[in-house]
Amino acid sequence: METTVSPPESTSNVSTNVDPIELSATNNNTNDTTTNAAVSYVPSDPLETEPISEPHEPQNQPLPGSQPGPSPQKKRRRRRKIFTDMISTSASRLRVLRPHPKQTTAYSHSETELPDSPSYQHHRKRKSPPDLDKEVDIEALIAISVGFPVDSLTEEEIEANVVSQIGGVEQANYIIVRNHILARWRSNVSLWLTKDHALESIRAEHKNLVNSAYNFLLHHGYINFGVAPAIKEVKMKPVDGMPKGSVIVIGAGLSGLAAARQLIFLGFKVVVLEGRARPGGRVRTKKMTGGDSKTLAAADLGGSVLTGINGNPLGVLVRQLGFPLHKVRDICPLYLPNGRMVNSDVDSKVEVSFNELLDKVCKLRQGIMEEVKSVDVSLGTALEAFRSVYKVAEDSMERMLLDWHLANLEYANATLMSNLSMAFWDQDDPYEMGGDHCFIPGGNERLVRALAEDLPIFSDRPVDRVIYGNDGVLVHAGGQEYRGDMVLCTVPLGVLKRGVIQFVPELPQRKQDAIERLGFGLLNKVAILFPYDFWGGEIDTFGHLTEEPNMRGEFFLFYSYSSVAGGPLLVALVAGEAAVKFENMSPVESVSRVLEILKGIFSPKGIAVPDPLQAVCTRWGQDQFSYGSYSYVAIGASGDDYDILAESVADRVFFAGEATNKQYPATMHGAFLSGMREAAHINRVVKRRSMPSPEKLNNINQESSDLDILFETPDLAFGKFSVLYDPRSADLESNALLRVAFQGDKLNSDFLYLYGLVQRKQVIELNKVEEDLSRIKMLNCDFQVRLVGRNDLCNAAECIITCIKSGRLSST
Ligand SMILES: Cc1cc2nc3c(=O)[nH]c(=O)nc-3n(C[C@H](O)[C@H](O)[C@H](O)COP(=O)(O)OP(=O)(O)OC[C@H]3O[C@@H](n4cnc5c(N)ncnc54)[C@H](O)[C@@H]3O)c2cc1C
Repeated sequence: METTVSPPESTSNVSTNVDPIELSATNNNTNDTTTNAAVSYVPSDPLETEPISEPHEPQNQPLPGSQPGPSPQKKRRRRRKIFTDMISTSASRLRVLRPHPKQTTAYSHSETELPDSPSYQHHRKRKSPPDLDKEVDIEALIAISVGFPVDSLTEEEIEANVVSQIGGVEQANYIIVRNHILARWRSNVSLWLTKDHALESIRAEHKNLVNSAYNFLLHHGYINFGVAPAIKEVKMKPVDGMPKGSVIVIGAGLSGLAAARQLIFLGFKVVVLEGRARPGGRVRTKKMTGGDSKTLAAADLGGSVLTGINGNPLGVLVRQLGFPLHKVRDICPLYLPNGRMVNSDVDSKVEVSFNELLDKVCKLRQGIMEEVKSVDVSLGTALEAFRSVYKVAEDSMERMLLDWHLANLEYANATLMSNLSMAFWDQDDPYEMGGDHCFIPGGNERLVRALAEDLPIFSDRPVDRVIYGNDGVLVHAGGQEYRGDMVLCTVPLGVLKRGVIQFVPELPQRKQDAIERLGFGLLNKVAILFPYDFWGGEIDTFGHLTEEPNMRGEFFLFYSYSSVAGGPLLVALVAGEAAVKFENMSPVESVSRVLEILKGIFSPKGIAVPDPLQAVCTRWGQDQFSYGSYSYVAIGASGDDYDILAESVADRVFFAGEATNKQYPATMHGAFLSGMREAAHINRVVKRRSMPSPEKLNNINQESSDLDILFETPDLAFGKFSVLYDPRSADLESNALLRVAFQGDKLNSDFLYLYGLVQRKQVIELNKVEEDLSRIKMLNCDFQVRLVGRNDLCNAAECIITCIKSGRLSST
């Protein structure tokens, strides 16, 4: 996934770290850091455990003389949620909270700031009855920032039966109570909020609502989550009594880690199988160093910006860990190819035109979608059509600026404009997290380390097969088998698209179609450590324009990490078509192009660009545990596809990960939230499953034991396969009932049986094949037979069972 360039003192050293293979190239030419590289492979992707120096958090100051310029944070367009407009006043008139006679605990929130904003302070404030309406409003704001609708329930809440009747007074009161509990915990996320704490400020007659809201928020990971010592102490404690079941989590990215922690808290036995040698997945902080080891910097090669801090669960973790946050400043000077800064009037004019073009596309699609539901074209086509009709950006300077904005959009979506769905590319815009965009000094892997601590993670376990049925799941990874009750698959969409994991039975067609429809795109980075900061550490971003439209995404944006990385680090982004080409470009050439651009910008100002100490180039498209960077809505796809990806299969196979989160796709917080969502989902399914009628339970046991007895004397057995022929016919085309026994060596040692209906002649073919694995492939690929659990057998199979039973009965 990565490539490194690192010249120690007199020698330049270029290397490419491919995750998990690190490719490094060393150049012994003292003057030229980026040519004549000798390439060597160092197989490692170590989990960096050394402490990263805690960087100083500077005051945000604008660069003297720099222009504000466009803000290129991972935002598609400038659109802000206006929370106050969204608050229902009728709900806030209801009185559920009682005035606090005295503030008995540390929980209280500021009335003017959301508790997740970096500047939020924990205030202790006494509330008087007239303050209550205001308090209810503020708590509603906090709930909205976390993703709750203002005066209705979420689907999760409805499924969890939080109120006895949807709509009405009970629901309105519940919402106030829920918001209150949420806000109370968010005001001090380092403490475990107990139900008693929650009850303190709610009128006694609403105790049942407190129960309902508290349990919902706790089990769905909205309160008492994270890594504060007080939270960890309660959450990672082994549960008393029998575990609720066992869950195999595939992938130790943010979604897998969040889910695993929450599942353990909910009482499940968990193992995490991770293909790489480290946790974190697409969050990867590379510690970079100069040859003298004195200059160090932490470079985020994957997810880097917390896009919107209000309500962001990762912001909660940051607060719990006591890390500072660095707000990404809204200043982004843009430079022309000749190094001159773009004129601010032209800059503003093109930015306005760009946003107007997007608005025109929005209006157009509203019209089209109302008329013809299924029409979709690429966003690129639509924008270009409007651009030429309205004659926007016709001269070369304006065209370059417009291309820069398009490159920024291609960065946000990790794909070319020509791939994006005009109809749904921005379907997640309404949910965008509010608040500042921030960096975590020292890199995001600090969060990963805290989340991964104490979890049962098995590294270097690439999963290649998941077998599931009524009796559980069997997961093959790194030559070993793991048996569990359920599996949670969090691998990236790129991995699902490649079919790296074989699901037996195959995933439903509906899910396979969604996997195909949704896009999984590319964004690459070049991180360069310099001996000193020559660009001026007072800005966080600057942009670079190019004359070649096809290459508009090549190093179009530089992030300065001097304030947060611990050393003078620049990261250049490669988006759109350039990101695809970049995958096959030599790292030496890439770095030399970046240096050329930097020299073009800074040399005319009399600033010399020093030789880099080290550089790293990413190759996310070639990374076998990702095959790309993040998801996007491709032409023909829609937000619904994220929901379909999130659907579980047979209540055994569950899915999390950024590409399963319709509201917050392509983000770190989206991944985290999807893990929490699935932990709650699995808990719900198990609760439901553990409540079947005793009568039904008896029948199931009876049925499976009947079948076990029949298979004690099969008509044919080979490997793990046993067969019962239909006694009514000896024809080669007649049916037979096949049973395949799977046994895992982890978690449990019992067999998992799956069944299928095959023809006698197919049984003969299967018997000729040498190994069970090849037989399963033959079943799936050649015979298109889906193996199922006992309860999913079709009528024809049940008929055979009945016939065999009655035949055997009459012969005794
Ligand atoms: C270059 C880049 C820049 C980004 N910038 C931002 C940003 O600024 N802000 C932001 O919020 N988000 C950003 N993102 C997106 C964010 O990083 C991801 O959305 C998030 O980290 C995904 O987490 P996840 O748990 O869904 O998947 P992952 O982190 O990919 O976790 C999945 C895990 O599954 C493992 N795995 C894969 N295949 C197998 C297998 N066969 N067997 C076992 N394990 C397997 C992987 O190794 C991985 O650890 C960026 C991503 C990239 C690549």
